[in-house]
Amino acid sequence: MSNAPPLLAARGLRFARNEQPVFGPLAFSVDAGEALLVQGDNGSGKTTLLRVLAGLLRADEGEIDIDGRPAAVALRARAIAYLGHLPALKADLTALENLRFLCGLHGRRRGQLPENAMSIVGLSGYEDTLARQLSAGQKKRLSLARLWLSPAPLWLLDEPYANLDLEGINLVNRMVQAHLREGGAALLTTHGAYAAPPVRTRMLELVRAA
Ligand SMILES: Nc1ncnc2c1ncn2[C@@H]1O[C@H](COP(=O)(O)OP(=O)(O)OP(=O)(O)O)[C@@H](O)[C@H]1O
Repeated sequence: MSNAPPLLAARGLRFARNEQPVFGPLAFSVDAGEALLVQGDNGSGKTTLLRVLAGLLRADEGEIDIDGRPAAVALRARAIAYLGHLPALKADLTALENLRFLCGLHGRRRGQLPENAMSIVGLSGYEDTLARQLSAGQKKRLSLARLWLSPAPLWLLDEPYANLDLEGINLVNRMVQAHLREGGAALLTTHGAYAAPPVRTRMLELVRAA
């Protein structure tokens, strides 16, 4: 049995807006090789939780550890890849330029190049298309290519299936499966149907505060 600490652990994590509780206190952990499925109705705080974990919002209380260490800014920057609702792309760069730019900024997964990632997500032929000219689903695929290229072990995926066709849903699942096989972990939010990838999965149910 391994004594490795969880890749992500949260204790007593609580978040409120204008003194109105959004979630918590929550305690959960996810090990390398596991997925954590964050479920809950619209407005139950799933996006807020992921933003807190990513360091984009500050929790009111609680602790977050990454790989057994307090999640300081530099550690989060290295360890976390966040896929939000909006594709964080540079609209006036081409698809390939976007990926190259991000690899220059954050480094890249060993053995992977932007060109391979374009092909993996089914965007071969769109290398020179400006990001703003891509459809919503194509932008999502480009964000998935960016995710795939990230060297970060911990994926925070907010509604990763949104805007994707069936093949895109399978693509997300294959990516999650491969990432976990390589020792990564993934948190995924969903408010409904979930096309579960066949991986070891923990569940976290959020309930909308009264
Ligand atoms: N920028 C904001 N300012 C004020 N309140 C907000 C803001 N963003 C979210 N909220 C509120 O916080 C609560 C949790 O929202 P959140 O987006 O985290 O829920 P969610 O579970 O991700 O919902 P959905 O399934 O609809 O995406 C909701 O009551 C929402 O109205």
